[in-house]
Amino acid sequence: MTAIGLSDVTVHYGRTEALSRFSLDVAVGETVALLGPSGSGKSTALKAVAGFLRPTSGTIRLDGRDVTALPPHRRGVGVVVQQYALFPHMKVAENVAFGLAGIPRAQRKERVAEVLAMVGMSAYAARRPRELSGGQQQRVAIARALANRPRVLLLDEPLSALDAALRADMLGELQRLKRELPETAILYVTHDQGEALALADRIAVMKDARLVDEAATAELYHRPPSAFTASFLGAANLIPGSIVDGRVAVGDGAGYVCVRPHAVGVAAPGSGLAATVTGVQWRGATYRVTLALSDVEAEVRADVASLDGLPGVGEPASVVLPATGLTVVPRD
Ligand SMILES: Nc1ncnc2c1ncn2[C@@H]1O[C@H](COP(=O)(O)OP(=O)(O)OP(=O)(O)O)[C@@H](O)[C@H]1O
Repeated sequence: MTAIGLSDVTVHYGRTEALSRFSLDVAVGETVALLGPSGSGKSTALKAVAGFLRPTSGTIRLDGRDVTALPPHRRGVGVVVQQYALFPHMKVAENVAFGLAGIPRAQRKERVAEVLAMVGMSAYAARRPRELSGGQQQRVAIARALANRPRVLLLDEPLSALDAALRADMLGELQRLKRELPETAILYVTHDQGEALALADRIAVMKDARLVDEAATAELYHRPPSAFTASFLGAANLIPGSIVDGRVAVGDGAGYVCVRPHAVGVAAPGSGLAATVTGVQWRGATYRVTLALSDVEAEVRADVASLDGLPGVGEPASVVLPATGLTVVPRD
């Protein structure tokens, strides 16, 4: 069953087309990440679902009901944006209770306690936002969005204001929350591929106001349909060529052979594609070796566990591609 449906939605800001005939469905209980570079229209799509803006054309449905003309407060969705936007003069509990005006007092208290527990903030109910860390404020914002028990949760870059360590913690929290809310559909806007891979069941990649590609998360990562998605969804080597009889024919055809750095091997000359080592970077758990292919203009990155026995920078080497798991994407 479809919880969120956008069909053919176009949004203009003045003469700027920020969203162009965008269609996407999110099923009940499903998490879909909208992933794309800055300005690609992700937030615009989310705002259209939230009701913060009115599309020029197209239809938005929630649980099958056309809500295109409804104001935000009548859509029954929970929204969390980048800057937590808590009311500074209200205590945490009051902030969370804010959207529960129509509910009897006793029940309201219970609901606030329930969602604060859910985000691990029960002990902070009497504090004011300024007495909380950024991560704690964001937890409160999430609790507030959950207070009405929405069937749809819209998260717009909820972790981007946090530092890296806190972001990793909160990502774990969101994964747990998702397990606790198996019926809730989540639309998650991010430009961070790591967040999308960790949280989303499905990813919709956007570019220039349009949907570029959309598929189950692992499918999109392992078999990206386009060079843009391959590169945006993590480091990808794009080697001009094709696959003929299961072997890579470099320089052949109109596509790129796409392979992730962790799947590429490096060896002494003579056992793979001829190349020269152009750089080595230690990354802690692995080394990233960059190589220039000899037969075609392309740089290849390989992540290897050890440099033992491998050619050094400036020396000839071989790039060893895996026998399986290679995909070919069209050149953009
Ligand atoms: N209020 C506005 N008025 C005019 N143009 C806007 C407005 N908001 C966004 N835009 C433009 O619409 C386009 C899409 O913006 P949007 O915020 O949806 O992108 P985004 O993918 O969410 O980007 P980011 O990751 O930077 O938040 C951009 O070209 C942007 O400059």
